[in-house]
Amino acid sequence: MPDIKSALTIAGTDPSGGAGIQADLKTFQERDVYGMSVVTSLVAQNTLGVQAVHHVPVEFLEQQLESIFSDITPAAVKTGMIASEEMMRCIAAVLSKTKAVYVMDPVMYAKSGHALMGEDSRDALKTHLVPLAALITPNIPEAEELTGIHIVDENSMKAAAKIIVREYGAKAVLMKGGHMEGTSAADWLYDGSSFTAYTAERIQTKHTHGTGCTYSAAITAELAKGRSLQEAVRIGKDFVTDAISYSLQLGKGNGPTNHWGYRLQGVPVQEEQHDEVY
Ligand SMILES: Nc1ncnc2c1ncn2[C@@H]1O[C@H](COP(=O)(O)OP(=O)(O)OP(=O)(O)O)[C@@H](O)[C@H]1O
Ligand SMILES: Cc1ncc(CO)c(N)n1
Repeated sequence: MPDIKSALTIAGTDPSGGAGIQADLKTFQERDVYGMSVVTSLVAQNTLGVQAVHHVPVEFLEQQLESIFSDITPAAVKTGMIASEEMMRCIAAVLSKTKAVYVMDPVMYAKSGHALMGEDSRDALKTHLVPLAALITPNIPEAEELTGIHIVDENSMKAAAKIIVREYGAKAVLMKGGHMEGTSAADWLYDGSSFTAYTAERIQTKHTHGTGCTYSAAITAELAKGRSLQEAVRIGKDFVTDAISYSLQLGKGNGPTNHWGYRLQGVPVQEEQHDEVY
């Protein structure tokens, strides 16, 4: 029998299958990790945007977490959409007691701009969950909201990264550059001592629904398998780049990433990628 590792996602749903829990579980499976899920909020959404949100009662969130952790110790856990401070406290109470590696995707908005986290919960995220994270993966708007820094270039990305690690207590941060201008999609990993760049050519497509979820889920899966942070991010970056290059024109809006399509037909779009250590 192969040694199969398990990973848990704690997040909101996407019935159209491109983001949230659904994207996480597909990614875990693609990365050969056994996937489990705890739902925080049911989100009626599709490629056009978010139509409605129904939050799970905190008592039921607690029961789902109890079902997992009273029985199973996942090798790694990721969190995505967590709408309220109450939910954050409940999740932090559980994660502070587990040995699982914890990756936080600090989801605040859907691609359409719809808020997925209450504005009054940002401080709670920093207080209760960020210090527990082995890695936090903000996009540019999320890093701006967390730090108050206006991010316009590599220097400001790095300044925000330092605040998140040194002041808020995350072990490492991956600043995602998908929202920056330019011909490359460059992300910066900061582990408290050095920066590593993960770059790929920017793919000209509007079908990028769920890129952030897919990326952090792939990293979580690799950490579950025991890879180092640097290796996990490198594999995650290649995975999400290939998934974007095979993204689907599904629905009327921004279609989803599609790593499965890449695996069925694909050749790597990125023959050569470089990590630079600073
Ligand atoms: N057009 C693109 N071509 C190549 N890589 C991209 C493109 N857009 C985003 N990326 C990469 O995809 C990954 C996810 O980054 P992004 O900043 O888009 O996350 P996100 O905003 O959290 O995603 P979402 O909220 O839609 O799930 C990063 O590695 C980023 O560099
Ligand atoms: C549930 C959920 N989590 C995250 C995102 C961000 O892509 C989304 N659209 N929906």
